[in-house]
Amino acid sequence: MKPSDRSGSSLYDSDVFRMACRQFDLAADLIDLDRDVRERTKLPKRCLTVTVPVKHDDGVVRIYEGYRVQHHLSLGPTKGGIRFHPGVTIGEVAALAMWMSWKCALAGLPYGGAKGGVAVDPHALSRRELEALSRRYMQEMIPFVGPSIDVAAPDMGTNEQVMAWMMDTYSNQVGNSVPAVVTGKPIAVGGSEGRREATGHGVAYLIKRQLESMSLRPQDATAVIQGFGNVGAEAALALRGYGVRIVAISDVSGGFHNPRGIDLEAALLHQAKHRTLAGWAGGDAVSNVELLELPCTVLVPAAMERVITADNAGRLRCRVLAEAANGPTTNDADLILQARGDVEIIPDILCNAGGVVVSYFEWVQDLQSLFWTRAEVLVKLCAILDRASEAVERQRVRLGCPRRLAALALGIGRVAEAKASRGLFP
Ligand SMILES: NC(=O)C1=CN([C@@H]2O[C@H](COP(=O)(O)OP(=O)(O)OC[C@H]3O[C@@H](n4cnc5c(N)ncnc54)[C@H](OP(=O)(O)O)[C@@H]3O)[C@@H](O)[C@H]2O)C=CC1
Ligand SMILES: O=C(O)CCC(=O)C(=O)O
Repeated sequence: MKPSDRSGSSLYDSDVFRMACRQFDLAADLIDLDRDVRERTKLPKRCLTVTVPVKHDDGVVRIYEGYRVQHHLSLGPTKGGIRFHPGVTIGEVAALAMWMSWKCALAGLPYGGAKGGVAVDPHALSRRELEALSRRYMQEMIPFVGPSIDVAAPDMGTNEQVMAWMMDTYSNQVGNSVPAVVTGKPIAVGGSEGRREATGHGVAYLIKRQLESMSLRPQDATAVIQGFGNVGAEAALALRGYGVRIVAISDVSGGFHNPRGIDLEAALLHQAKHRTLAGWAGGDAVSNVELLELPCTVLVPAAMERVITADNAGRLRCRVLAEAANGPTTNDADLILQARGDVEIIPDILCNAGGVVVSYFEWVQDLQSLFWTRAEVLVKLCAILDRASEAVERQRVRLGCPRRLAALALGIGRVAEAKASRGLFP
């Protein structure tokens, strides 16, 4: 029995992991990936589970479960964000690590994929508790991470401050500052210009390219954005910079629709004051489910996985689906959208690659202690996104397949080629 045939394993209990495996299988079939290399390329190399005790402000010690999955080590250190969210499971983290592998390979970065997470609601923690959790998670990871082993970054529920605490914890342990152990840090401790906005900026840039290829002017386009965190808010600002009208936004509490255009500054101010969009009055209230079906030129899911499903795929009213989130579209929804043929998908591993690309720049800058300007970062970012995007279009034509499969085929093919070149059997 192949490992991937096992049922009952905690990885396979996860819908998200099974979805990532299904995507892999489809792309591997398309490029006729050799059987010998197929399973090794698909399955994660290392899955680590740790318990993270945190003494809360009320004096009670609570234990959280944390994970890190390092998907493959064939191209360099592993790379990927750390998520703090109550729904995190080892299966979800493994799926996200797989997608990181294909994303890094597609962008031509010398990394394998990784992802980490803790099953916790970070909004329910005080700042002191959040610091304790971040430091203890990194403490547990110290034997398994490092600038040439595994390099973390922010994802949902984590931010620059969390990265700074983690970098400090690692550095204290080894006895000197090691900025390159994480990316997405504050600039004051070796972060890169442009990293905070990189993912959203990349999303907006690729949307602009897509609109141009459809002969649509950004000024005539509207966008609906689910998730108003790092990625969603930065994508909204960058899209507006290109002239796109943002007509709806949301966070976990729900969304707001305003066909005349959302006042992004007012939304950001409200969010900064209240931590949430709840209670804002900048549009008609809509649920996160309704938001996805609003009429718009571009729909940008920028929050959770599996929000475009067989239930709503037939009712989307967008011309472009720009997957800023990882894994927002289920396998069944993909088939429905493919059959419809009227929605252009910018697949996640391309659409949100801007974040890891600038993380790579940050890591390179930290290793050489030589820092670039924001303009240099953004020019290099766009060059990589152009290259990846053009490669996907060529692959799509060559294989005669949807854009997602073309992107996956490129990423998976490059990882498999590296594995085969290094030799299959030790
Ligand atoms: N940060 C990065 O550089 C990268 C992130 N990504 C992906 O982008 C997505 C967003 O990440 P990021 O912006 O960093 O995360 P953040 O934590 O900064 O923001 C997440 C946003 O999504 C909202 N949200 C959470 N759950 C739901 C839900 N069920 N329905 C609707 N909205 C929800 C949050 O609301 P609230 O704050 O109220 O909880 C928040 O507005 C994730 O899929 C992540 O993996 C991909 C590449 C890089
Ligand atoms: O910046 C990074 O290293 C990873 C970002 C990330 O987690 C992602 O692309 O999903």
